[in-house]
Amino acid sequence: MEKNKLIRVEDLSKEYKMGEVTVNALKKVSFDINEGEFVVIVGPSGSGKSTLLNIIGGMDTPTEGKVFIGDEDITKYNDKSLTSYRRDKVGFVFQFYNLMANLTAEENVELATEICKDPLKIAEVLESVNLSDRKGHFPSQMSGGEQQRVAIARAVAKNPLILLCDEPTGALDYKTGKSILSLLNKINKDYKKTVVIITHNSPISKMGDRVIKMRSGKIVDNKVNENPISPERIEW
Ligand SMILES: Nc1ncnc2c1ncn2[C@@H]1O[C@H](COP(=O)(O)OP(=O)(O)OP(=O)(O)O)[C@@H](O)[C@H]1O
Repeated sequence: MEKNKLIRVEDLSKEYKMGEVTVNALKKVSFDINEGEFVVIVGPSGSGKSTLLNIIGGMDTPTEGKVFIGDEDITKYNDKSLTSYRRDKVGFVFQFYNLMANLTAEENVELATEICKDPLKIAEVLESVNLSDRKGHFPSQMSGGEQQRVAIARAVAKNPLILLCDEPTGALDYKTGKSILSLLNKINKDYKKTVVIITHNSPISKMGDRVIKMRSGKIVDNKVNENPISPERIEW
């Protein structure tokens, strides 16, 4: 059965000009992602992963190339359309959580849902990330893993089309990192969200339905993984 393509990246290039120096962060990158896939983009530091994720998420624009989300080429969007795209279609999870320090867990999630079109019920999402009993806590009163759960709840509660995660376990210890990966797996299955994770940690790629390898701004491998392994069974 033909799967529905959700993201199509076509000949995407990004140059950063810094005085005399030009950095080619992405060099004609092309790939597709299907709806509902759990995708791991893996590559060493500086290979262009964050640049790619930021362009797919509408936070940066390419020098050349196209990014289709469904039928729409978001590289053609003006600022206003890009803002709506980021608000309604994309959930972000960052390495350092980026929570508002003066808001509780519940308020952090609430704030994100206030600006989007079709949010999910906050209480249900907090329950699904196992944080119902922590909803009144401030970020400073929670562990790194708990803060990342809030950040995931915040991204999911927006009911986005795509969940983009930039090194989501990068600031966490081994065991907590695994529990966060399991949670992202659960979100992918339970909410049927397309999840894209970028990481330099190659064993994590074993959990992906699709694994895209990057090196020096290029895709060097793009494979469907017929037998994804649950994060609990991955060692690194
Ligand atoms: N705003 C910027 N201005 C100039 N150069 C940049 C900028 N952002 C990224 N780069 C450069 O582009 C290249 C790709 O960077 P990018 O952050 O996308 O890689 P990465 O694979 O995400 O690395 P890391 O895992 O270390 O975050 C690097 O050489 C980086 O120095």
